[in-house]
Amino acid sequence: MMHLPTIIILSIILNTLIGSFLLSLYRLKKQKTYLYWCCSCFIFVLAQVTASLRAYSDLNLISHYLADLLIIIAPLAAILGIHAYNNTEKSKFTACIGVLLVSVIILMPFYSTSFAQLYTTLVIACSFCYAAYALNKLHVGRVSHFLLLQICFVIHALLMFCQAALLVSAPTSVIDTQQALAVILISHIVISTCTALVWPVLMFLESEQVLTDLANLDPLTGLLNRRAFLNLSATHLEQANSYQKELCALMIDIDFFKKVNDQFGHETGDEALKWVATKIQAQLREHDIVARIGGEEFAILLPNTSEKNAQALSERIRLAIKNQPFIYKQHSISLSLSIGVIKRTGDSNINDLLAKADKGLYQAKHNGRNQVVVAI
Ligand SMILES: Nc1nc2c(ncn2[C@@H]2O[C@H](COP(=O)(O)OP(=O)(O)OP(=O)(O)O)[C@@H](O)[C@H]2O)c(=O)[nH]1
Repeated sequence: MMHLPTIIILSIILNTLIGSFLLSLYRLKKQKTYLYWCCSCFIFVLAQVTASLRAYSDLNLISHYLADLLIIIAPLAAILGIHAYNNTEKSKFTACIGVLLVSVIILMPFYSTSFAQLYTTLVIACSFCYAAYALNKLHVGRVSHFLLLQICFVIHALLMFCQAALLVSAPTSVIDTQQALAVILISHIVISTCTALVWPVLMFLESEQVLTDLANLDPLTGLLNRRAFLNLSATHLEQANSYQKELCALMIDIDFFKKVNDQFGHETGDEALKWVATKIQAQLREHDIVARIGGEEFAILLPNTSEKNAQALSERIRLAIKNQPFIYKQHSISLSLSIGVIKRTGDSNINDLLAKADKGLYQAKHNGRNQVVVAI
């Protein structure tokens, strides 16, 4: 079996390192979450040190009472850190102080008994359940990133519930129970350390994702922006050129969009753009690439698609907009699209292909709008 004192020393060293790392991240990023999690790590270290004193001293007030309180504060600080991510930690502060005060009072008369151990275990278990729930409520860009952290919290809570069940069901003098409790204690220390480590990694992934989104996505519609569209399309076009595969491009422009802005205001215009984007997206397959490449202009790249199918798709998109008015703030606004279609020929590059699709679009406008023109 693992040697408990070694595990405790390792955990103290690791949590001190992680806490210091989180502190430097806080200094760098000024994100309060890092500060709360840093406090959580240092408090956990302090709890381990004070609890370890049990082996050397009879000062139960410190080695039991203070240690139990510290071990309760550590997950509470982590919970505040989760809420600090979207600046809602102040509303939870009173609840955390409440839990702490109740614990101060409840543990006071019992701090060196097994009841104190049971109480502390249950409070930690509930705190970790709440932390997993709070992560679920956190509105972050990539929820999947936080699944790993939620799993850590849930495993931790389950471990603590197992420990509570053991404490209730068996007398502590039974050797097997003592060993099981030691295993749980070790797992608790290991998983606390892992959880502390996972947060900064996830935060890093999250901010990387935000930067990537900022660089590649149109903030209004959430579609790709021009830059990302050109990069992605160039790769697809190269492949289509190499393997002589069918590929088409579409240029789409909303007709008389200036009138929408002039008549109903810019906010309505923005909502109309989002609505059109959703309608276009609904007609596409998963591997089609769509972007908002200008004010009221969209582009689509259709890999493995014949000219006939691209024309049929363009008609479906046109009709999806024409046949249903855009409704916003009691206004019913009729919109229409002009669309230019072009198929890949020879070794065309993406700019040439889009320029040709643009000619089709120009022709569609010239012919009276609300139509699809296949360019040559
Ligand atoms: N609300 C809103 N309007 C935008 C945005 N980007 C561009 N526009 C508007 O889109 C309009 C485009 O107008 P024009 O280029 O004259 O074209 P149009 O009125 O659509 O006419 P045709 O294209 O010739 O059919 C302008 O009024 C721009 O201000 C945006 O992000 N939000």
